[in-house]
Amino acid sequence: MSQERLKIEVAQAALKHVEDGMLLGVGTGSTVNAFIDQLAASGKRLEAAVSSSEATTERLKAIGVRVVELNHTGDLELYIDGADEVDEHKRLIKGGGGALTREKIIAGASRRFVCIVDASKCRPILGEFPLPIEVIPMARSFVARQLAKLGGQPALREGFTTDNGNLILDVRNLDLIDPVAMEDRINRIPGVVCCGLFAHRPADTVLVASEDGIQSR
Ligand SMILES: O=C(CO)[C@H](O)[C@H](O)COP(=O)(O)O
Repeated sequence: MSQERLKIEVAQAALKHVEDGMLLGVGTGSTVNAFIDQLAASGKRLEAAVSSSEATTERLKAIGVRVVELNHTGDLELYIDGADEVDEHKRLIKGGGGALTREKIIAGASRRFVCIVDASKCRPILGEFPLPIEVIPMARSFVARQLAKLGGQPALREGFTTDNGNLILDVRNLDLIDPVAMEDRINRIPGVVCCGLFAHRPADTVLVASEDGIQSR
């Protein structure tokens, strides 16, 4: 089965968690795009959605979903998003699409986070995928030097600016055996807006699509 097909399968599985009238948090990326397509096809009617990126907002509006600001809602019942890597403890690397900061905020504001991935994203230990870190532009070089001291090899994501007007450093080679500790260390560097490790706030449920069907973890 193609990866595209697996994304559609896991998007359909996620729909079982979505109820009519819900206020839903929606992530960013190709798996979430498949989810938005499936949501449109399902005929389910949300009360509204809180979106993690301009790209997702555009897609949600195109299928007739009202998009509201997180500042105008309380906590959300459910957040649906993809990930770049997932470990056995439902900890994640996110930010391949550069939307990690808004994604982490919405995940934090949601009672349940259902993460949707295909099996290629599952890892025993996080870290094969370079860790995205959003940084304030004037702090770029300083943050990169601090990340090098932590053992990482940061690379600027060329030609990319986040929806918040910041930059992304993609960091290879960090030791992520203890992702909670590394998330703390990175968060303490001045100039870091957000680190793509979701270890303090892992997913509550991970739906994994493979040739064998959907596994719920
Ligand atoms: O964190 C993300 C965007 O910032 C995405 O969830 C992550 O990059 C996975 O994307 P895709 O579903 O396209 O593989």
